Amino acid sequence: MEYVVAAVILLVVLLAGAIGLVVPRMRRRELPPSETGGDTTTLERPSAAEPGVETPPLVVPAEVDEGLPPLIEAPVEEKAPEIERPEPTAGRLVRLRARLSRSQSVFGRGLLSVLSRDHLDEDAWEEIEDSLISADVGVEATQVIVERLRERVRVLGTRTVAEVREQLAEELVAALDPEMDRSLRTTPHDGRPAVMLVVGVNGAGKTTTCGKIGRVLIADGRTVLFGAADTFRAAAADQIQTWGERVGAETVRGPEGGDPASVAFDAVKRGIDTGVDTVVIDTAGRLQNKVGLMDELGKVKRVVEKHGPVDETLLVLDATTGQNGLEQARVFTEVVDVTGVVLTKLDGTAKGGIVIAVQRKLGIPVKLVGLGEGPDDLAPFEPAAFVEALLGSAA
Ligand SMILES: Nc1nc2c(ncn2[C@@H]2O[C@H](COP(=O)(O)OP(=O)(O)OP(=O)(O)O)[C@@H](O)[C@H]2O)c(=O)[nH]1
Repeated sequence: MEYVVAAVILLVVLLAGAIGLVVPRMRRRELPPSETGGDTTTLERPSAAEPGVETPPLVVPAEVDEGLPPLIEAPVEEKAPEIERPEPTAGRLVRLRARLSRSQSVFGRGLLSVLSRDHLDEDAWEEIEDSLISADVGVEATQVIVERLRERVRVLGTRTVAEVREQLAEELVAALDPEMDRSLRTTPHDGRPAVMLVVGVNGAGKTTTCGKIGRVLIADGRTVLFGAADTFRAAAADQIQTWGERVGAETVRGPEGGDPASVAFDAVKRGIDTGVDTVVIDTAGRLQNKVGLMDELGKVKRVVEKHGPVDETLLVLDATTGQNGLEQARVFTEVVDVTGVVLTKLDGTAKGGIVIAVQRKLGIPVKLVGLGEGPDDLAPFEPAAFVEALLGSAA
C-alpha cells in the first residue's frame, strides 16, 4: 500500500514539474513596437510576466528579414504633389515646327521641287495647284493663291527658286489673314474672371486641349480654374482634374451624368469667389446632329451668362478629319458664338493646309494649334511662322 501511495505522489510531482516547464513556453504575447527604429523588425518575445525575469526584445535586422511579412505597417508618407511650371508660350510654334514634318513633305518639298524647274509651264502650275489641294487648302483658296502667284511671277519676271518660294509664302500668309485678332480674352474684368467655353465634337481633343490651354495661361502668368462640365463622359472630369493638379489649378466638378449647365455655373461662381483670372469650361463632346445635345450646349452658355458674358468660346477641331470636320464645325458656330478655333493633331496629318480652309470657311481665326500629345504641345498660332514651317527650306 505504501508503495502505491509513494508512486502516486511521485507521479503527481513529475506531472507538476512538466506542466511548470511547458506552460510558460506556450504563453507568449505580442510586444509593443521596438524602440530601435525603422531598420529593424520586432518579432515577439516570451512573456516577461514572471517577476525578476528581464527578457530583451527579439529583434532582427531588416536585411535578414527578407520574406517575412511586416508585422507593423510603416506609416506612409503623404507627399505633396509637385506643381509643374509650364513652358513659356512665346515662340512655341517655332520650337514645335518639326512636328509639322508630315505636312511639310507634301506641302513644302513637293511644291519646292516644282518651283525649282527652269520653266514654270502650264503643267507645273497644275502640279502646284494639286499640291495645295491635296494638302487640304481647299479648291477655292487654292485657285486664288495660284492665280495671284502666277500674276506676280509674270509681272515681276521672278526667276530664282528662292524668289518664287518667297512669293508663295507671302500668298499663303495672306490667305491666312494675318490681321485677324488671335489673342485670347483671358483678363478678368468687372470684378469677375474671364470665362472661356471649350466646345467641339467628341474625340477632337477637347479635354486635353482644356488642360493645355490652362498651362498656356499659367505660363503667361494667369491663375486658372477648370469647370468639368463634360458630365457625359465619366473619365473626362478625372482627366481635367489631373491636368489641374499638375499645375495647381482647382477643378469644379459635378455628379456623373449631372447637369452640365449647373457645373459650369458653379465653376464660374467659384472662380468669382476665389478671384482667379480665367475659368476654363470643358463641355461634353456632342454630335452636332443631335439636336437635344446642341440645345444643351446653348443652355450651358445661357446659364453661365447669368454671371456675365462668356469672353471666349473656342471650337476644338481635329485637323485629321479634314474637310468633313468643317461641316461639323459650322453647326457649332450656329449654336454658340465661336470666337476662335483650336486645330488639334496637326502633327498627325499631311494636310496642314486645313488651317487655311478652316479660317476661310468659318471666317473665324485659328488661335491655337495642337502639335502633339505632350502637355506643352499647344502653340499660339502665328501665320508667318506656320507657313515657314510648312514650306521648309528650299535647300
Ligand atoms: N497627336 C496629337 N494628339 C492629340 C492632340 N490633341 C489631343 N490629342 C489626343 O486626342 C485624344 C482625344 O483627346 P480628348 O481630349 O480625350 O478628346 P475629347 O474631345 O475631350 O473627347 P470627349 O471627351 O470624348 O469629347 C487623346 O489621346 C489626346 O492625347 C494633338 O495635338 N496631337
